[in-house]
Amino acid sequence: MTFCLDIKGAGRCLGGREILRGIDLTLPEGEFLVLAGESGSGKTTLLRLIAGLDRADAGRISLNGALVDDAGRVFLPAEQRGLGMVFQDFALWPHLSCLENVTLALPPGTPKRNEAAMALLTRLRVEGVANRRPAQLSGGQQQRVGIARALACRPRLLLLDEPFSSLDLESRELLREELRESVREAGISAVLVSHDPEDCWKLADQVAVLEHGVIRQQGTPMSLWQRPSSPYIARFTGALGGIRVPVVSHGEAAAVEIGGHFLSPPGAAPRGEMARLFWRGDAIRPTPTGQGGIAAEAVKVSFEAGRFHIRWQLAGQELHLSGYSDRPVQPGPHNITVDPQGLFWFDVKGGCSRDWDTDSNVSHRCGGMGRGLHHHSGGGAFHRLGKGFAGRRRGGRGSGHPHGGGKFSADPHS
Ligand SMILES: Nc1ncnc2c1ncn2[C@@H]1O[C@H](COP(=O)(O)OP(=O)(O)OP(=O)(O)O)[C@@H](O)[C@H]1O
Repeated sequence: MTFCLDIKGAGRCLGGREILRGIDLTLPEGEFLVLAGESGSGKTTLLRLIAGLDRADAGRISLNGALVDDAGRVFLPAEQRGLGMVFQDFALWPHLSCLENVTLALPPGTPKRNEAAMALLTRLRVEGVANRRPAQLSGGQQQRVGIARALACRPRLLLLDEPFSSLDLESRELLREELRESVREAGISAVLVSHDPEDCWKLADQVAVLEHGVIRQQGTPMSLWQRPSSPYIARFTGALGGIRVPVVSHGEAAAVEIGGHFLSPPGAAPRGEMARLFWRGDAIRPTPTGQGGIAAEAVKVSFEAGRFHIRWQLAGQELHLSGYSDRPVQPGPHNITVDPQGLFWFDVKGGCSRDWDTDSNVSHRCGGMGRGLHHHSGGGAFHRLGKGFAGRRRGGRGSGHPHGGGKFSADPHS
């Protein structure tokens, strides 16, 4: 398979801190990759390495089979990489019209340059402002012209850094569609940096999620939704919860106890006495007949975009859960079902979500030699991540699990 982008072991230190480490990322030709991750996770830094606006300290980067950066000997600068870029700091030429901005980007020798540029502006629905200067356009129009200009140089790979961030919801939706269609028609690949889950659902063939400078998970949007590998990714893909629950033994399996039912979420069990539990909103529902299931009281019911969001207080258990219902639910006692397939659990300390991982802001010092790292905290995120992965590979349910009687802790988000 030909990869338009192939990154192996890339790392980057900035200001004495290791911002990216061990980045492995491949993108097949013609695919759209959304690079997601919370603020400060290193998305822009990685995009700048791909673009050739910055150099890697470790690893190798190849574009369309050609090595462009090997953290030493080889470095092809941005202008020689043949990429299309829509970066916030790559503004349009202010003294030129939109048409001239796009015409200038066309490869030398392009016949009928004005017509070719006009066709791109029409594709992005900004042909009506072709003769205006950028300052006379709205933010959304400028972004459209920026994308037209990036496509004009006929790149095989288009790089975009949060191109929709300044747009309102409707313009964002429209431009997403235009971008997706333009990229597909041109038959090129794209890498788009975002922390908006909508970009993942609506644009991505592949999603790579950065957490604290490492790629935590890469896959199709559906695979991330089905099996998020961290609390951040669970939340990013729309899971509810994030509460701490005790892990208990149930026969051979490790489980969580919900209303007297022992439920084992898919995947390896967390290693500690407590787990961080998330769930899909559809996994927790009132029982269809009102009979059976788990006794719970609906303590808050709110209407949310065509369905009802319900906060449940379990009878006799200090536990709040929340879920959805298609039909209205009266506050008060009910019975609910919980589908274990819609639950996800994680190590309490192994995840990297800023919301609840109190020691996730441990910084990494750059080592003086290549990729050698000196972590000034033995309990730092690097060690926890490493242990987390190893634990998941090794750990089966009930494998030496210290099952304990910790307490549930309420989560303001659930
Ligand atoms: N030139 C620099 N010198 C020192 N630190 C830097 C430099 N550039 C970025 N950083 C740091 O690197 C980390 C990652 O920054 P980056 O801009 O790549 O994150 P990001 O995921 O794109 O964030 P956001 O979503 O907020 O744009 C941040 O902690 C940032 O402060």
